[in-house]
Amino acid sequence: MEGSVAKTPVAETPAETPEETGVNLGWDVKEKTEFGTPVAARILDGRAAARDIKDELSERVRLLKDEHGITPGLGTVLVGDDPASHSYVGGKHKDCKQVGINSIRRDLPGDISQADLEKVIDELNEDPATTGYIVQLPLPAHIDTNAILERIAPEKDADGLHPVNLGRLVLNVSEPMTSPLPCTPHGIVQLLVRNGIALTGKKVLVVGRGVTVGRPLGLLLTRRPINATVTLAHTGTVDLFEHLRSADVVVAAAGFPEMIKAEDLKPGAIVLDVGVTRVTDPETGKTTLTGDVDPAAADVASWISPNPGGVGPMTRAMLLANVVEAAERKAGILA
Ligand SMILES: Nc1nc(=O)c2c([nH]1)NC[C@@H]1CN(c3ccc(C(=O)N[C@@H](CCC(=O)O)C(=O)O)cc3)C=[N+]21
Repeated sequence: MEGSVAKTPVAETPAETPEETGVNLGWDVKEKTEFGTPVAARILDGRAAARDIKDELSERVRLLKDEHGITPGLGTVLVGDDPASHSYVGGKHKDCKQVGINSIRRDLPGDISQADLEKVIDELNEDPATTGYIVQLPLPAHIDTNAILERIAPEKDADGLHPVNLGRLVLNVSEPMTSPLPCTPHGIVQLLVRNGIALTGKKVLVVGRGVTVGRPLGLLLTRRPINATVTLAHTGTVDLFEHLRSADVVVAAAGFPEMIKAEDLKPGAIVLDVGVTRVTDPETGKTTLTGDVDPAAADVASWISPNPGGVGPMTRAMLLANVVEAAERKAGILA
């Protein structure tokens, strides 16, 4: 898979059966579970897959430097002093260092005006050292977020959330890859592919229609050759638990802590836990990160992504991939 991150994100979907892939896909586990033998789910280890992707990206960054004299740079725009946003942005810069990407960091006051923030966007659009950048979300309420996201130069959109890039996802413009994919959906696909899991013909339930995860994930999973059949559930869905019971794959991206329980799932289901909520214990005052899936779901699922340690690290890895690809595209070396 060397050098293949995001260039051919879907072409590597493996063959369907364990015989063909040498990888057990877990469908036999389903039967075992139905016959009453408890089987612990296998772990979709996002830290391990992200480490592999970063190794591949380091090599591509080395080639860009040695053969093209280009060092990719990732910019982050952070408005205000939300501790969670600060910690995420800090993590992104640490990731950059690991793979040899330069960091450009713009930390701005929480009361910045729309016009001043737009000025920063215009500067980054012009800055040749910034290959790609993100505006950390959410922005303060007085800022028009969509106007900011639309102002980002599409070729510098490291999140893959610019309307032009989301439009290309809808239009299936992918051969050759001309635009970045949204990081979390692409990270989910990579996490499955790298564990030998194919989705062709599978019933996937995506819970949550957010713009960063649920909505674009549905679009990505239904494209050829991933070929999943996707149901997108949201707060207006009335029979969520019926949908959960019949889904082969559940992607929980709703942001309600532990809303999905073991008994809600079809035995042998593949479960991706994307939601992250900071939950404070009223007695101890201690804050922990809690996913959308009750950890006991691991007793019923065939595969489960832990939270933390699952989709989060993959999101970060795909952000780096988008920056490296933007640099390769600019250098004319991305096929
Ligand atoms: N423009 C923009 N792009 C984003 O991609 C974006 C954003 N805004 N705003 C906030 C959300 C959230 N998000 C996460 C990414 C990685 C982890 C992650 O790596 N989490 C670790 C744990 C980290 C910890 O312990 O704090 C894990 O799951 O193992 C978490 C959350 C990206 N977001």
